[in-house]
Amino acid sequence: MIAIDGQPILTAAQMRAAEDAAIAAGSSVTALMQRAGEGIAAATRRLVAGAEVLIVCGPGNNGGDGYVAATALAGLGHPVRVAASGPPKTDAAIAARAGWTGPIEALTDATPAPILLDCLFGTGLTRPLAPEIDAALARLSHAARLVIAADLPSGTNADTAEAPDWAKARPAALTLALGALKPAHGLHPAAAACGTIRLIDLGIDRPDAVTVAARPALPQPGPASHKYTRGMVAIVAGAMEGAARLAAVAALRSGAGYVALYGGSGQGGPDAIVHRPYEPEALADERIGAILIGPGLGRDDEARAHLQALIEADTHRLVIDGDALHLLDPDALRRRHNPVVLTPHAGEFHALFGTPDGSLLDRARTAAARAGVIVVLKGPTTIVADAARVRIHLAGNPWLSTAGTGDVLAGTIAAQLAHPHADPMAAADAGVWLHARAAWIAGKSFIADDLANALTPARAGA
Ligand SMILES: NC(=O)C1=CN([C@@H]2O[C@H](COP(=O)(O)OP(=O)(O)OC[C@H]3O[C@@H](n4cnc5c(N)ncnc54)[C@H](O)[C@@H]3O)[C@@H](O)[C@H]2O)[C@H](O)CC1
Ligand SMILES: [K+]
Repeated sequence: MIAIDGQPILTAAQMRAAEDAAIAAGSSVTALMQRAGEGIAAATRRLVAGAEVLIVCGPGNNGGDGYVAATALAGLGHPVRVAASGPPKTDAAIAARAGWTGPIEALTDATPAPILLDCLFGTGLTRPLAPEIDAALARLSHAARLVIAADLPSGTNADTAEAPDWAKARPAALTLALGALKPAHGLHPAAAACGTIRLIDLGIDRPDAVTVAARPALPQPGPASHKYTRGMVAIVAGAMEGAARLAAVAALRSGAGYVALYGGSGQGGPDAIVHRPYEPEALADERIGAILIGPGLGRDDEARAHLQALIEADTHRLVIDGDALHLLDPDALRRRHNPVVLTPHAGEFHALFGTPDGSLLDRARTAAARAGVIVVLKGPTTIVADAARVRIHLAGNPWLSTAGTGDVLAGTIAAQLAHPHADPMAAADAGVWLHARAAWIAGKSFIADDLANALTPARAGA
């Protein structure tokens, strides 16, 4: 059982292909199932302190994992009972079922136990749960002290992240992803139904284009560093200057060496912020590492003209956020040479790109490919994508749902992007990671100013 940071995420079809490749390379379904079931048994035993476990088994290989886990737990002398929705149907599950010598109760009238180990369905779900199965899981999960799900809470769609009623009402305490994570482990509503997620590694090779975000490697200043080598961020101010100031504080506190606000009133905020008039020549300064436009920009003609000038000048890396996203033609970005990071929330994303096919992960990658940019799709889990890669950030915190936190994120990303030679995708990822870390440091019911200030301790620990 291992932590999920940096781990690949595979759709159900990709998982089947990876499993097939492992089998072609000399493994077998039975061997993989044995490893999965024993891993589930070991994790369960470690967690439940001797309490009786009821394992509910379905007809496919998820059920097979359950029979292996039951046999392993019983072999260790752990109190365990088994209930099933019907007989096993795959060869591997039939063999696993044959290894279990104890009785098997019918799922619909099984007696509850303090621990429910859910092995009914995993990635093979083909339709929503029948009402009597959802009702049985609701009854058994409510009567249990703890629910553990094998691979996914049964009834979850691995790819779309739809979750069954029983698990939305009674989320698992622990979900043990088998072989690899699936999109549902990271996307809501399913992610909330999974509880804590750990991986049981089955030794299967997996593509890593889509992963859970890992702790970033952040640049540290050295003896030769000065403010420009740390990265200079230019921020275009507009109608609501407070938003641009929040972004400026965030940029400074998350590592930028120099932050200048262009076109504001010339006042307000920490003295470390430099105030400059808006002049296109000043924004062409080659010492600037990244320009941020959008927080508090307004949506009038002047705002539109400033955005257009920056996109067409193509002299610097850009972060485009907030109001600027409402003035943007994403297809115009394809002509640019310098990287662009867009930071839409779901509504802004929809206005820019409509609803591309697939899960949120697919949509973010499709949009990034279409515009030739990096997309940071903000939400309860935040997705960072370019045309080829997707990183999913699970560490955010619901207290981030307050005004100004998006401005703070945009400034944080701009600071990472401004660092000379920063890889743009890694910079966007690092910005999201630092922002989430700052949210945990800021505690509960913080305001955006607190969050921006918490970036200093967040950056100090990274
Ligand atoms: N990926 C791996 O390396 C390994 C995964 N393992 C486990 O296998 C399952 C996936 O197994 P599969 O047999 O494909 O599917 P399921 O067990 O999830 O269920 C398929 C089974 O259920 C029927 N079915 C589907 N939906 C419903 C429904 N709504 N109601 C009733 N019945 C339904 C379907 O017809 C099939 O009969 C994976 O999650 C892991 O747990 C192995 O351990 C090997 C390694
Ligand atoms: K399950």
